[in-house]
Amino acid sequence: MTSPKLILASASPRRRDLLARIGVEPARIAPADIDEDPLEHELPKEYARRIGREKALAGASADGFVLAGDTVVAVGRRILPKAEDEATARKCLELLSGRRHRVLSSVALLSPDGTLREKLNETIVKFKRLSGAELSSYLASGEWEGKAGGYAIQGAAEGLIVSIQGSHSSVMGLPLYETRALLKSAGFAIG
Ligand SMILES: Cc1cn([C@H]2C[C@H](O)[C@@H](COP(=O)(O)OP(=O)(O)OP(=O)(O)O)O2)c(=O)[nH]c1=O
Repeated sequence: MTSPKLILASASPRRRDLLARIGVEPARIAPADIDEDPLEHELPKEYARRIGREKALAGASADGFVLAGDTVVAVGRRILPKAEDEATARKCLELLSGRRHRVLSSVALLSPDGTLREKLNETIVKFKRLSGAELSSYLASGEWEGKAGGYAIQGAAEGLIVSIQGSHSSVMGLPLYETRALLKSAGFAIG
C-alpha cells in the first residue's frame, strides 16, 4: 500500500519552499478559492484559524492529506489587509512604523479520514520608525505586493525590523515547527 500523499491547498510559492525545508514535497498544489473577507468584529486569531481551516476543507480529498495556512498581520484587534496597491501598502507601513505588531499564522491539516487538526503561531515583530525616504524606497521595491500588512520579511523589510519574537517561518507564511508537529501527530511520514 502506498502512503497517502500531501496536497498543498495554497498558491503561495513561499509555503512550498518552506515545506521543502522540512523535507516535505506536496504531490499536488491545489489553491483554495475561498472568500477571505473577515467577518464583522472577527478577532485576528479567530480569523486566521477560520481561513486556514476553510482553505484545508475546500481542498478535501479522499486520497491524501490536505495542508493549508493563513497569515494575518494585526495591530491590536485590527486585521491589516493584503496590500494590493501602493496606497494600501503605505497606510499599513505608516501604521507599523516604530511599533510592535502581531503576525498570526494558522496551519490546518485535513486527514483522508476527515480529521481536521490545526495550530496557530503568534509572532511579535517590531519595525523601526520609518523615515519618509525609507518608506518611499521600500514602496518602490514592490516587495509589498500581495503581502499581508504590506511587507515581506524575506526581503528588504528585514533591514527595517528591529526584533522578532517567535517564528521567522511563521511571518513568511507557514510556521514550520507547528506544521511538522501537525504532520507527525496525523501520522504523515516526514523524511
Ligand atoms: C507579513 C508577511 C506576509 N507574507 C505573505 C504570506 C502570504 O502569502 C501572504 C498572506 O496571505 P495568505 O492568504 O496567507 O496566503 P496567499 O494568498 O499567499 O496564498 P494562499 O491563500 O493560496 O495560501 O502574505 C510574506 O510573504 N512575508 C511576510 O513577511
